[in-house]
Amino acid sequence: MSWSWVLLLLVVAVAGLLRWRRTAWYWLTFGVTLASLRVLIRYASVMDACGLTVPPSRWRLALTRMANRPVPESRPPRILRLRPTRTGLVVRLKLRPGQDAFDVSAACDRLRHSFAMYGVTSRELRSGVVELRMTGYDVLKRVQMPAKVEREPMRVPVALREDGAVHYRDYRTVPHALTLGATKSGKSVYQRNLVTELAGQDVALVGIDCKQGVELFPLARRFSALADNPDTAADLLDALVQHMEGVYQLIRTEQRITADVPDAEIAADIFDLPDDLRPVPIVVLVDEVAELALFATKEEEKRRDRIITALARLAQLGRAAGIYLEICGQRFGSELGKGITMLRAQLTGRTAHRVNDESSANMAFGDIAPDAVLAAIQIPTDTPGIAVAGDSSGGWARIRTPHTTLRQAVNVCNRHADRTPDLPALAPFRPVLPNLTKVPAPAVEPAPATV
Ligand SMILES: Nc1ncnc2c1ncn2[C@@H]1O[C@H](COP(=O)(O)OP(=O)(O)OP(=O)(O)O)[C@@H](O)[C@H]1O
Repeated sequence: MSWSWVLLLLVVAVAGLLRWRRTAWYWLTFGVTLASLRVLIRYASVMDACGLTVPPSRWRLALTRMANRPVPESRPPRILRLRPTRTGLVVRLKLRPGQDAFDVSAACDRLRHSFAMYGVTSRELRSGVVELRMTGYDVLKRVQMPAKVEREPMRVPVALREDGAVHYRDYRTVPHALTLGATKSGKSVYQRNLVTELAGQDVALVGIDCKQGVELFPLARRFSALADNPDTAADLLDALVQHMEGVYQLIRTEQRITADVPDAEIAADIFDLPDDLRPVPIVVLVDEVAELALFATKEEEKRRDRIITALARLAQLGRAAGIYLEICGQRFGSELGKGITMLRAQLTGRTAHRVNDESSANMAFGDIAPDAVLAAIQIPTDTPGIAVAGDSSGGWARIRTPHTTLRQAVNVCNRHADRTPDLPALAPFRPVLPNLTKVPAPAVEPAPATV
């Protein structure tokens, strides 16, 4: 522990006392400063008690013996950086020889109690360097996104993680995703958050909402195409597949594979195309996917096969053509018929809200992150919106979206209505919107200036 840190934090605390009065910011700074001090002062003893120290090396022992000095103490990992955040602290540690990231992650619960924090999680940044994220309170209780979040094309902040970090939905790295959850678990609010974040981007939104359109149709001004029943959905998906084939033809004609074109300039997906030729990316949101897969008659069975085949083709080939799938449902398993597990295997991003049984959680995580199955089952019923998000790398985290109401989402979509791209291939599915009648506003009469 370095005493210059302690001095610096004391100065910050005193400056906080002098400059700010009793505001939320004052208490936040004060709390974070106290937590930083607590961690720094107790660091060596806590690490020792949690078994995260290593005995002095042989050459240090030899040196102290030669100098006739007392035997040096065991040493904890070195603090590389301590960064206070709005929700707690982020500490970066350099591990000592013989320690590994698993030692730290196994000790997280002990560290949480010892430092009197609400939560402590760890992750390995690179070989020998581990980051500890400490939160001072339950950040998922009332989600408040940080004031500054990174927004990049096709990468949007969608929720807060339990370690205080922002959870992003990045379509360029994870093109397709599956969101599962029991009824009233928060799936629609999650999807609404995605729409409000994507609304401000250059992206076409396509919606299939078999709940008669109650979730997505209010946001119609920002949607390029919408379907509210399985028949329209089948036609819409066929049109999307045709659009995808057209985009592939465009990429092929623009690939320019000649000897003088450098490798990096050969177009492999729409983002390699020049700006003036690049088709707009499309995010396809499907709410209640099981409605598309259920059938009662022979005719409906044929339609179901058409839908699942089109979805599977989009999942397999859509990424390079800039078509991304966002599928939501209560269950998505083999009981929905053939082709479902193949489609599920293509959906890399997995999010599970509260589920009623283990088999539903298994549908999301059984094949990628078995630990996450238990975490998904343990989500309590009184906290809708809390979910477990994982990906094919086996990592997972508990997240919660901010509570965006339908009214807020409608307002955002209306504000960005002019960004809605007109896709000729999807023109028959463009929602027909009534012209907004102008609300007569009362004339503001200039009031005479009075003294
Ligand atoms: N992130 C959240 N924070 C706070 N409350 C939430 C959150 N997400 C959802 N809720 C609450 O839970 C209720 C149900 O959410 P939502 O409609 O999204 O569930 P659902 O899984 O789509 O349910 P269904 O499948 O029945 O449509 C919402 O009305 C809202 O009050």
